[in-house]
Amino acid sequence: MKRHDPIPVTVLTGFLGSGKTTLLNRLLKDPQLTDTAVIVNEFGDVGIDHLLVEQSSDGVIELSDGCLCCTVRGELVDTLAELVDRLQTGRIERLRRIVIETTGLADPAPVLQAVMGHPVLVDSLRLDGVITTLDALNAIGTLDRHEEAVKQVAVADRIVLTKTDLAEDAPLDALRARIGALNPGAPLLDAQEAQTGYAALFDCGLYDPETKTADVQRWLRDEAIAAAHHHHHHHHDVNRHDARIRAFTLVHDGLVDRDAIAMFIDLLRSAHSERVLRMKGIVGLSDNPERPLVIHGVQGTFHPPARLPSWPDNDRRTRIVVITRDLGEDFVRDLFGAFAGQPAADRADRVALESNPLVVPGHRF
Ligand SMILES: Nc1nc2c(ncn2[C@@H]2O[C@H](COP(=O)(O)OP(=O)(O)OP(=O)(O)O)[C@@H](O)[C@H]2O)c(=O)[nH]1
Repeated sequence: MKRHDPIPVTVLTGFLGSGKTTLLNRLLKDPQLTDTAVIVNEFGDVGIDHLLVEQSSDGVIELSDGCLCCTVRGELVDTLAELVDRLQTGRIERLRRIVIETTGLADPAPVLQAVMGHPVLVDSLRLDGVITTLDALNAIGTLDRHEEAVKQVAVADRIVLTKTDLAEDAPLDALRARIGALNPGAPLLDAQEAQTGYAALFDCGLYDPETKTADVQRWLRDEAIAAAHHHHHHHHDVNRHDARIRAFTLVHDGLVDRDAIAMFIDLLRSAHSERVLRMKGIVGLSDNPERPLVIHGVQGTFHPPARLPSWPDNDRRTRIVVITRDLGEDFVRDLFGAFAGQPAADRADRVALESNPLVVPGHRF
């Protein structure tokens, strides 16, 4: 990788004791994860294998296998900036990837914002993906009790079920269905299976500066979301935390004006940033239809939109995956329709929406 290419960052999250460290220790044995820096929020009882032993004064440890490990003592952005600085000043020779393991209780959003939203780091880092671990034994109770656990699942690009070896009698089908309803786009993997390794969890498919391509299918997974949507039934007994989450895809056949899409994003960002947990998509623009725009945001923080050199495949539709909490799908659809130039659905609230899109007429939970 050339020095100026952004370093892919993977965020590993999951509830307390859900198996993040265990999974990471296994993953780090893969040669493809050499030259990876691992950032852990804290030292728990179980640490990264080779990391607990020593701790250098500045918190960064160089390991014999080429990995770097650091703990976050202060702000995560300072640790990230330090790593970037080391690379740029040649104090680290190679840094292919950063993995951040969040604390179990953490809301992953601030971590994602630190990666995507920092004015200086934004040129040096890119979010590759969010991996969320979920303990098959306790997940249902955890999701019932802890809203942050639901959010960790909702923002994930990959979800890994752990401890399935211990979960013989656990209602795994119910759990899988529940996860699928919260986040139908994220592949659900089993930590016990050999295939749950590097290839399945990393390089989630967004624009890769090395190959100059984007694997949009792998990244957006919009078809999985559409399929889930199709079969979606509104269960009245759905858990109150789950009921706040919505995952859907905005699809548009025509081209979109560049300013209009910028305004759409700005509006969502300014008025509803907390409610838009995740938004990612590929947009066909009228100013240069051959070069689509990639947008990628987490709770109001967006990567600088990037233009791809070309469409990755024959599907030239604009597709935007949106995951919201407490923000109705119809509202986002109507807003997008208004900016993309789609005729709004003929609903009673249409006039209100068009006259003032900041009003939230379709705000249904
Ligand atoms: N049987 C079994 N045990 C597991 C599995 N994954 C993790 N464990 C055990 O579960 C416990 C917690 O795992 P950790 O990897 O420390 O979990 P964590 O998410 O990093 O925990 P915190 O950092 O405290 O939030 C440890 O005792 C692990 O050995 C699994 O797939 N199967």
